[in-house]
Amino acid sequence: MRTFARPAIEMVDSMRQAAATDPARAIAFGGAPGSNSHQAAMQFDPECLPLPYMGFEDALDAVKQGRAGCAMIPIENSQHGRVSDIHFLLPESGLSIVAEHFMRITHALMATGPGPFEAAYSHPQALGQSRAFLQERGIVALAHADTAGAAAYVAEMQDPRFCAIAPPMAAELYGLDIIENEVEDAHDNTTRFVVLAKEPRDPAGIEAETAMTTFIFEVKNVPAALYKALGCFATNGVNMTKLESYQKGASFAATRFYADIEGAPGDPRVDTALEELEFQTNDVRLLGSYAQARKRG
Ligand SMILES: O=C(O)C(=O)C[C@]1(C(=O)O)C=C[C@@H](O)C=C1
Repeated sequence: MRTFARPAIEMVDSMRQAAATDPARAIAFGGAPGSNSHQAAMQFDPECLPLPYMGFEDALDAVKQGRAGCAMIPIENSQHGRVSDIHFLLPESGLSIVAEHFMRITHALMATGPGPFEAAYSHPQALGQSRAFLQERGIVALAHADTAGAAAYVAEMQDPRFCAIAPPMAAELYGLDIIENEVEDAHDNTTRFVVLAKEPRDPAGIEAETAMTTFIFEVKNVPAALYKALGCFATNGVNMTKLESYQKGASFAATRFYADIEGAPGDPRVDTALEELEFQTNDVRLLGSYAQARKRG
């Protein structure tokens, strides 16, 4: 069974007990206590009961099964791009995006001794965000389920050859020494998170100037399929702020896209654009409308 490293378990258990007393207030996240997702949940709602899980999928399941009111999930990073699996997990979860949250990410190198280190454990995103730092020092990157979980694991191993890359708070929680702060390669390193809940937000309740909508669509396997799909937004004057392609299955024929637009259903331009998109594509799935946490552009 997947479980957190020993130094994290007591904390995880007490957070789970607290969340069970008032699941509606709980925000589920993937990671051990002290992970970036944990901190994002606390920034988003300081009154929430943070509820840790080993992975993003388990955090989404907790919302589906009513153990948490919502989940805080990282979706993309300014430096290292998309968070893998998320494009599959979000639509499969059946949950809706109800908010977004941006967080400046800073990583520290932490360990039980001063080094030198053979390898650093962390989430693949954090390792990617610190790639130049690790390469310059000849430290091998080893993937772990999350950043703070990697810190707990290094604390449990007590092997001076290994270190972790994690938020500074994780060093405090798991009794590690911070060897170096701010080891991320870009100092504006920022992750965008989305908040998912069972019920979608009513677009009518979102201020029109800040509304965003996220959806996925699958283009037909015909020439200029994406051109036609994007034309729906161009002709209706709807601004698209994100478009990413990904494959589903092994046919490599009809590509799927994940998109964010400014505006929400109820705005006639958005309604017409989405209606036309239905006609031009095999499948359109709305993932949710929510207020922009940061003005685009
Ligand atoms: O492992 C964590 O601390 C997480 O919350 C995950 C995660 C991610 O997957 O992007 C969150 C933010 C940072 O970009 C690095 C890691």
